[in-house]
Amino acid sequence: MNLPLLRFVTLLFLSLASEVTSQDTLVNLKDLSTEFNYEIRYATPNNFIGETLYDCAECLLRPEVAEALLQANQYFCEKGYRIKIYDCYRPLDVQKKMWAKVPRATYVGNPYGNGSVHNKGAAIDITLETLDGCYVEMGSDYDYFGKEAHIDNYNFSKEILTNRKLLFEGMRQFGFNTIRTEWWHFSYQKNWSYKTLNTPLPCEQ
Ligand SMILES: C[C@@H](N)C(=O)N[C@H](C)C(=O)O
Ligand SMILES: [Zn+2]
Repeated sequence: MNLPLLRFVTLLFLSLASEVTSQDTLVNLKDLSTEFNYEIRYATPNNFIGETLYDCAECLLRPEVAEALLQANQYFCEKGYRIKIYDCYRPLDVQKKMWAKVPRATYVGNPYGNGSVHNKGAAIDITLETLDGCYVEMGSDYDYFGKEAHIDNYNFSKEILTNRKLLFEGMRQFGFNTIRTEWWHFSYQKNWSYKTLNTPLPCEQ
């Protein structure tokens, strides 16, 4: 092989290799900010499965998703609120356990179909709380799979509708989409090129 061609092939290989590596890279939100609160329910038995699904309570995300979330949190902080995190990256095997319990694509992404945007490190389940840690009512508990969780259900008090509006408008401004059936779920819009992952959460032994 002549030298320019060899150089071209090497560069092509290196750029493809770095693309594959960067596709898999997730960052830990705690390394980027101390301004969030956390209640990672799947790291406890207090969730809709009733079992601990994660070995540790960490929030991992694609770097650009974490950056957008930091900006959203800043927006909420300026209004007297902060984001409380329920879930971030979720390994595909955990998605399969969820699907086995609730095989309804309106509430759990089908791991045998497109999967969940959580499996790409590009979705989060969140709520708001006040900066001094007070509860903000959203009309249902997290992972309540029923019409009280639907975002097109307006049969709530003015206070709840105002809280939801604040959450949805803030998140949409920073590149997140809502889904109709879960007020707590937000998918980063530009996730189409991200890979579905099954790497376990990085927990110290
Ligand atoms: C299971 C629930 N917290 C959730 O995230 N549902 C969406 C639809 C998902 O699995 O992607
Ligand atoms: Zn979700």
